[in-house]
Amino acid sequence: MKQPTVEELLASARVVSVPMSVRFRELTHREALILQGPAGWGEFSPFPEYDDDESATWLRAAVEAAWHGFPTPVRSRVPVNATVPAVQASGVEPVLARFGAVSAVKIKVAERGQSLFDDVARVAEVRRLLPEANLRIDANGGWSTAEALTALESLAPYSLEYAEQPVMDTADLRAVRLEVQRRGLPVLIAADESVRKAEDPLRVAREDAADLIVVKVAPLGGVRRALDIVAQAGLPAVVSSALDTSVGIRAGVALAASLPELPYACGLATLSLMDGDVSPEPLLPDGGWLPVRPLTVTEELLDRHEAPRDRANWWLERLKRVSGKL
Ligand SMILES: O=C(O)CCC(=O)C1=CC=C[C@@H](O)[C@@H]1C(=O)O
Ligand SMILES: [Mg+2]
Repeated sequence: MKQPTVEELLASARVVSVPMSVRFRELTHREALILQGPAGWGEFSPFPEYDDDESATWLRAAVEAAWHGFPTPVRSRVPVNATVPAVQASGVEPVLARFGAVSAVKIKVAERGQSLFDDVARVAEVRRLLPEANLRIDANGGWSTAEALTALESLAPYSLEYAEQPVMDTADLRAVRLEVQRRGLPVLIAADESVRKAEDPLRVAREDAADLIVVKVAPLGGVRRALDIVAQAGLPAVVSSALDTSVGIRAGVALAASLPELPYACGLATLSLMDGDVSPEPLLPDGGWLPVRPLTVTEELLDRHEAPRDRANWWLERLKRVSGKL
């Protein structure tokens, strides 16, 4: 596919800083560079600490969205989960209220500075509020193998659908999965960082390290590349966001809408954790679903959320450097 030149990328680039309503990943604002090309809008928003090599896949995804467009969808809406950051148990209800009705909830656990007691209390509170929902946890690799097994034993009474990246290392993930099976714990193991941050996103599947994979468009380099990884992995996939504006969420919806099978609700409702967007019709969940529809972005909203000058310059320099790696 033909790639835009750096001049073409810079021509439409706008940098925004959107306030978070609930702190997530230590972030109070989410910065993103928004681009417009012949096929629509694209988002380039690797987290600030990512290096240029890791950021290149994010730019490929933005170029796909804005210059090439998305594959033909096979469904017209996608189910989504609520996402509960590592808040105190008392803070769970107001967070859930932001998402409206949902059939699944993903709960962050293993946050630095917190204990298993905090995690159990948070999961118990979600279960108390939503007795029927499918619950998943995401440790972002924050546990050791032993800690993960202790935690999964302690959380078993709350009926978890799956545990996302309980440990960081892929070999450890496999060990946790095997031990969970040996102990008969009723929880599946999902890989996220082991897919999106790995040199080889298929290693997890080849080594039987997970029961399912989490796929995110930007870190994997676009909808088509993510579809290809899912097909080659041969494992069920959960589509999730990278905490994007509606532009990035639209790409996640495109992926979820094009997968031949979509057995799990997607982690694409994260705009509910933000206080603003670049679209006047943000892709927010309605009754636990997101529609597959075109997206409008307005100058007015790009202006309203315009990033401070120094941050905008930082992003434009990053875009120039990373475009050399496409
Ligand atoms: O999957 C979800 O419910 C929401 C998205 C989400 O959790 C994440 C988005 C962006 C960065 C990550 O720290 C995080 C994740 O680990 O899955
Ligand atoms: Mg994750």
